Amino acid sequence: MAPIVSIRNLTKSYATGFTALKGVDLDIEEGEILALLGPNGAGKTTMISIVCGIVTPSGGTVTVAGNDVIRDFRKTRSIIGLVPQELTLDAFETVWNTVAFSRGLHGCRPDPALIERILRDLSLYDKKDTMLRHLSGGMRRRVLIAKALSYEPKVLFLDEPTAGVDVSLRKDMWQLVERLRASGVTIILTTHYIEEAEEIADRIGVINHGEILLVEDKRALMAKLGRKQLTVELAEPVAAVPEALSPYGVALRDDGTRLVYEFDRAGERTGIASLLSALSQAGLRVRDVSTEQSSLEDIFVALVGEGK
Ligand SMILES: Nc1ncnc2c1ncn2[C@@H]1O[C@H](COP(=O)(O)OP(=O)(O)OP(=O)(O)O)[C@@H](O)[C@H]1O
Repeated sequence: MAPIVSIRNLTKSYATGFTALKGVDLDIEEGEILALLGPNGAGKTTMISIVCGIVTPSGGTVTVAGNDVIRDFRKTRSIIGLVPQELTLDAFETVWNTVAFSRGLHGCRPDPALIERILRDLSLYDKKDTMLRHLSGGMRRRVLIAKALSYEPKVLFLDEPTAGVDVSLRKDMWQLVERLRASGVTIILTTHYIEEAEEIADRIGVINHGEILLVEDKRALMAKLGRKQLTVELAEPVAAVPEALSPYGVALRDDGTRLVYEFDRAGERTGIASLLSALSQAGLRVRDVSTEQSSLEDIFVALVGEGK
């Protein structure tokens, strides 16, 4: 199936002379959740803004459902929903009107039943007649999402959807994203919360200094780059790693009380069973064994650190 969003050799230099995107290639598949991770200033918002037709690219092409984002702007804009980082709302309008007008602005026929469903899904229905200026920051963020959903986009961009929101709103958002995906919406989100990407994304893209460092299926990425570590706590400390354990490359830590063994998650054989039997053959008594695996955050920090 052709990708729903296709980005080719996309570049952007701002008037200041700063190059925010340096030849980005990215295909986004229909129905997936792609999380874009990158430090501040990496170029995420610039890329999203170009796809949404808000920023003009310096070079390259972007198509959405086969339509060019510049030549077929109206068409692509009607397919895309954008929930921006900044709260751009008219303080004196009510929740209901804000969301219903947004649908009209995108050329869709009024559909009060749909607006009601969206507001209920976002726990905003109670507040439908409230003026936006009387809403909390978290509630206003829900309104931004409701606005973007009001015209039933096929592709939804969420730029830092949960920045500064409380834990319950974050969980609600994740559930909402899950429901939208189930209804066939493609979702691209940027986030600084790596656990958010770990929790909800199908694929992870890492962007730094205007370049995509990688785009990979989340599980494959964790399997490929994630390291697992086994720590063996010894009943009695040892002065050195016994000779019999040298093939395992274990390290001695904490004054000889712990042995640390790193293995590859992707490896079919971890070697743990043979390591433990080698330990007992070497006469070492084990008090406790624990494993830890590197998180997406460790992987991200390692990648972005290398890209500097
Ligand atoms: N209108 C502009 N004029 C000049 N430079 C800009 C403009 N907009 C963005 N930039 C610069 O381009 C770079 C990329 O910014 P962008 O907002 O795309 O990053 P980001 O990855 O979304 O960062 P953040 O995580 O902080 O939102 C930054 O260095 C920013 O200062």
